[in-house]
Amino acid sequence: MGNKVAVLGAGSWGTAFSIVLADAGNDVSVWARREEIAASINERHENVDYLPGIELPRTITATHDPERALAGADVVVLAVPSQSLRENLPTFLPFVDKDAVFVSLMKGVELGTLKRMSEVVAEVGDIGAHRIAVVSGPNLAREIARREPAASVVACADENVANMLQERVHSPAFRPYTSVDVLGCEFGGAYKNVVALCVGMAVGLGFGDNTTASLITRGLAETARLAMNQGANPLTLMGLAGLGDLVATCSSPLSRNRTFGEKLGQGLTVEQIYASTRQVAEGAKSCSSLRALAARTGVEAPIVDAVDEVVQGALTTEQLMEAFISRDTKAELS
Ligand SMILES: NC(=O)c1ccc[n+]([C@@H]2O[C@H](COP(=O)([O-])OP(=O)(O)OC[C@H]3O[C@@H](n4cnc5c(N)ncnc54)[C@H](O)[C@@H]3O)[C@@H](O)[C@H]2O)c1
Ligand SMILES: O=P(O)(O)OC[C@H](O)CO
Repeated sequence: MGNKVAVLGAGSWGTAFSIVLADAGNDVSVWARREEIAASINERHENVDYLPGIELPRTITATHDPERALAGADVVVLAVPSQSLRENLPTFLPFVDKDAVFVSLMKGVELGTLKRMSEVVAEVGDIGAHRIAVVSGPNLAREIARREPAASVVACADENVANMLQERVHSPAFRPYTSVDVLGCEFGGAYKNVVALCVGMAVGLGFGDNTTASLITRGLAETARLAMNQGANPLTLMGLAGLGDLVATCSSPLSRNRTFGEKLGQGLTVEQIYASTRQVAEGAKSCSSLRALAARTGVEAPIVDAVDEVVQGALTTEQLMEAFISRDTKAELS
């Protein structure tokens, strides 16, 4: 095995992360669902649909053929939308080396099963935790693609694998920290998308920084409550994959989740927003799965509940804000 990494998914983050991997010295083979995206990467060294205007390193090649993408790769990076992972894995798995390590970039929780992405990989592929890692942190794709400095977390239950991956993804502009708390990183990544939807709604309604800071802070409390209930290290939620990503996503106009929420706050319907973009806003689906998980485990999750109600059309964004501010008072650290 050499230094080949297969990146499965040629969207914004799959492509931007490929730049990190190439800058870190890896040969990168990207699997694109659409042939024209693979052609654009190979011929123009640009992903014209998802990262227009960004020149890609020549060590990134792309293919529509999963077998070619995966041949000889010892690291397999998964970057498809969370809700499509289960249907995609059987296409990839026959071509994955038996010792290859999977790295999930995805930030969502599966509808119905309520499983995290690493759990879906483990279940569908019958793969041990020592071969499944996640990368998660404040990493907006376009900023990473422009090589703006950023940090992130590489988490794997096996610390040696996390260390190996840290070296493989460490580039001049991308600083990875290791962790063994896969669960905490995954909850941080999935939950912040829902909080960003909520913050976006507040922005769309015309509210300012006091409102958004209040939602971000209570969103972090809510994230930590559910993640700790599931077994996360609370300090993970205070780190890059928790607070760091929450702040980046809730603050940035580049965030698809925040933008989705903002459009809802401005009065657009969910259907209109879906029709206006090809890119995924994971929180619009994961709000339902996180809500169901919180209900199943008896964890109070008012932000996730209310965002899901808005996405389902059962609550307006004005009613969401009213519900947030008029809840029964309580101690902050309860
Ligand atoms: N964009 C970011 O800044 C960023 C950063 C960190 C993590 N992530 C996470 O990475 C994951 C991928 O996000 P992205 O930003 O690349 O999304 P994207 O919407 O930009 O691209 C998604 C890619 O998946 C493909 N796709 C869509 N439906 C598919 C299906 N059913 N089966 C297979 N492929 C399908 C699309 O063609 C596209 O190539 C998400 O979970 C997201 O939360 C994104
Ligand atoms: O554009 P979003 O909202 O999917 O967020 C992108 C990243 O997850 C930020 O770290």
